[in-house]
Amino acid sequence: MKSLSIDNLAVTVGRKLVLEKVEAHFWGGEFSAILGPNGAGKTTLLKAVMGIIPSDGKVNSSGGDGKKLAPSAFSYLCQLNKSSCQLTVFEFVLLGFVHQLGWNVTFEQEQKAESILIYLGLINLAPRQFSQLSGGQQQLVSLAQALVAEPDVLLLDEPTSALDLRHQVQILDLVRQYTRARGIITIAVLHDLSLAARYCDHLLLLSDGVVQHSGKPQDVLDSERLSQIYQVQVNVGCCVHGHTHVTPIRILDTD
Ligand SMILES: Nc1ncnc2c1ncn2[C@@H]1O[C@H](COP(=O)(O)OP(=O)(O)OP(=O)(O)O)[C@@H](O)[C@H]1O
Repeated sequence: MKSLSIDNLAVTVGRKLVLEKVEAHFWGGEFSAILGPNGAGKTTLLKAVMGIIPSDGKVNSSGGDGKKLAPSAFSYLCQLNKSSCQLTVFEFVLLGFVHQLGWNVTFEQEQKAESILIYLGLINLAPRQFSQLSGGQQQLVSLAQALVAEPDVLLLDEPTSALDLRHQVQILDLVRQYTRARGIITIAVLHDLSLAARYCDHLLLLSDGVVQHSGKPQDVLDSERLSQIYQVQVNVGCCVHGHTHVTPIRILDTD
């Protein structure tokens, strides 16, 4: 089974310690979420795992055959920034092969780009200019780019932040199915605690650069813990379908 382990990870930006003593383990076939308030260090953690910012400590990965995963096995969808990139949607998705692209795009790469656009229900957008898409459409196409090279580790930073309710459900469903079917490791930063509980197998709750708790959604999403971390009184309940949901009640006085 594929695995990813983070041991005693720390990140310092300038003179600020942004992440400290992070320990976490992720397994193939599991969809995990990183949760926490703004500025907690969630994006920094994804970037450290991706190796695009320096960190202390260890990030070890295994492809299940005992071999360490190559950098090309990792795919990272960054937070949405509306882009004016002058490419068609199809060309933008092909950029997901950045580790493999030569002077000529292969027929197989084109077929994979077409397949992933069909899988995500985006094939009608293929000839459009990426810059002319709405924010939500750009986010969906960026997910296609992250998936096209069939990563073993998929890191998604707020992948549903610009999506309407239907697309949030569609994408989280697809990502969970894809993760399980291919046995890959998927880690997403999410702000919606109820959606994280609904779709994820494992949650990691960060606050002030420190892991406060990790485990199954029903264990991590404790009302007292969430109230303390977010400074919001919350009610954690279970709906008739058996899913944990978190309802905010009121902001707590910080005095
Ligand atoms: N390049 C940088 N220079 C200075 N400080 C930085 C830099 N990058 C991140 N930080 C700081 O590190 C902390 C964690 O930032 P990070 O982006 O990881 O938070 P986050 O949990 O992803 O927040 P959000 O939910 O708002 O996206 C913040 O205090 C932020 O200001």
